[in-house]
Amino acid sequence: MFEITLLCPQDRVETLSDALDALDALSVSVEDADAQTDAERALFGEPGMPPPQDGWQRSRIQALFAEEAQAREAAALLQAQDFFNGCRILGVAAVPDQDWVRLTQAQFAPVEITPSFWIVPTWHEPPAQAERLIRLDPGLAFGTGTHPTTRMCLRWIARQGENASAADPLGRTLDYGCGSGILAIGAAKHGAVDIDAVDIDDAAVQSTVLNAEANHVQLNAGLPERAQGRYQTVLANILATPLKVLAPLLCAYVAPGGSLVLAGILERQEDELKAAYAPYAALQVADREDGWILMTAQR
Ligand SMILES: C[S@@+](CC[C@H](N)C(=O)[O-])C[C@H]1O[C@@H](n2cnc3c(N)ncnc32)[C@H](O)[C@@H]1O
Repeated sequence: MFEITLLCPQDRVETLSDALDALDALSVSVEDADAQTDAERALFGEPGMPPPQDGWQRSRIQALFAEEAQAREAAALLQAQDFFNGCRILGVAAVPDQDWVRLTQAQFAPVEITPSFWIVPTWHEPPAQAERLIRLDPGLAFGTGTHPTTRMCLRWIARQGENASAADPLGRTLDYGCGSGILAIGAAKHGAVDIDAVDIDDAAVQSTVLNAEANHVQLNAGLPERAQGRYQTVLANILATPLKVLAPLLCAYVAPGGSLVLAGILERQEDELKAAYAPYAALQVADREDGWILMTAQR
């Protein structure tokens, strides 16, 4: 394989990507040319909010071709176009053959939640001390255990589940915004019963069904309407803005004496979350990691 790498301003990304596509590029990828420098700017807004800007100031485009001649011809053709003004070819180079599957897998090692509770990809042997584990491979849905918000929820689940004094520590459980289903599966592994796992994204629901099967766990996955009645445990790892909107709904799902567990909240958002939930529940910070907080409330 041969790769063209080029640099272009924000307003040329789409035109160049389309042109590379038309020139039979096998793939075209776009990255922030200023990533990891002081000029790097975030592109993602919270759900429901516009992104802070439409694109990066300068993008690095990489296009893959099967043959060197094709790549060089494409580079020459692009340079002859008017729209290429202000853009620059950085190089045409051979891409060394690699075992891409192995390379991708190597990025996902087992994740320790507690010394006895682990998330383990299927291509890894479980660690000897893992008494409870979730088998999970990275897929389309969020939730592999590598993000602090997921880990904090799982730690909270493990603390309840490992609490020997309670017979049924988690009880009926709702995972609202289930992604891969990791929290619902983790709850099942710690004694939760009659578990509902819901998400607005169909792909997440499908992923939850498959991951639950792979972990021999029984749960009901579906769209948010699937959640019904009251739950002893309500888990929601979404983001601050939707969590604020969902405050009355999520609190209404919590049974008297039950627990509400919220994640996806940055440290600086603590007060706004407390204020949004104040009419229904008194949120407290229960854990922190890498600038994120876990907030919980008893009803
Ligand atoms: C950050 S992921 C969390 C996934 C998983 N629960 C975890 O802890 O790793 C958030 C999930 O919430 C879903 N989501 C976002 N807004 C939602 C809403 N209003 N109702 C239900 N699900 C929502 C997203 O589709 C996504 O799968």
